[in-house]
Amino acid sequence: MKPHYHVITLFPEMFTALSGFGVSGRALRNGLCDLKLWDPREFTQDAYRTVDDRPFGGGPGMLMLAEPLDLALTAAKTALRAAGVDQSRMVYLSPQGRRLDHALVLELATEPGLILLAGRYEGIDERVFQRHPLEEVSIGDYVLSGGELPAMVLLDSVIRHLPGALGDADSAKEDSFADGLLDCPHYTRPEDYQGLKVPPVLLSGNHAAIRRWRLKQALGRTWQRRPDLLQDRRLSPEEQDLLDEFRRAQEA
Ligand SMILES: Nc1nonc1C(=O)NCc1ccc(Cl)cc1
Repeated sequence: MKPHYHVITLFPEMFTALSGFGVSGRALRNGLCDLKLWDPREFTQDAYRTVDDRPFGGGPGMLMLAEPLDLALTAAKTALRAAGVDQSRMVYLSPQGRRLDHALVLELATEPGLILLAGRYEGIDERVFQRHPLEEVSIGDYVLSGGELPAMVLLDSVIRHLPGALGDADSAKEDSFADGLLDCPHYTRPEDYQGLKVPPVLLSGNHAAIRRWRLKQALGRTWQRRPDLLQDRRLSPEEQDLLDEFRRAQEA
């Protein structure tokens, strides 16, 4: 059952960045999932197709009107029900949301349908949240000009976990956050680039030694750059030994 992704956005053309390229483009082209964009402007009833207005109580900028968003969200829900998807998670992208992380990506990748609301301007009328069970999700603590790029970030990371999306399934498993560690260094040809060599173990053909080297590097990097990730991750005896080796080499 392929998942159906619906996005409410004033700038549907932006989503060619997701649908037109790479893993996500191929997944959509191959029908692993589908993507439908809903423009709130299509749900306006005035001659000027108004989607925004000034905030009550004053203040700078404009807000998105409730009605076009409410109608677009309802249309997306109706389309999903027609496709046999009764319960879809509804997500509003905003800096006020739950931080998107590997765990949430994995959760969302199991959903048969997602409805994403990408806002623009200074925000949306609060009553949209009273009419739809929207979960707020943030891709990080910074302010962007709209929810479209965050929506594409979320969908790109989710699509990579759909069966068949990645040619060599292992690369998803190898994804650093899959095993709770940062990624190891990577090398390809030439063996000598501007006098800079490739670690000999990677040329040795000794796959056990290569696996250990990569694991040691991933553990060492995680310890150096993201020690917080090691708080949540138990280390096997082998991993603890490799990290100790890495740290001893750092202190030498
Ligand atoms: N950081 C983030 N993580 O998710 N979203 C963001 C973000 O900055 N959105 C900008 C934004 C969101 C809603 C509206 Cl109405 C306008 C602009």
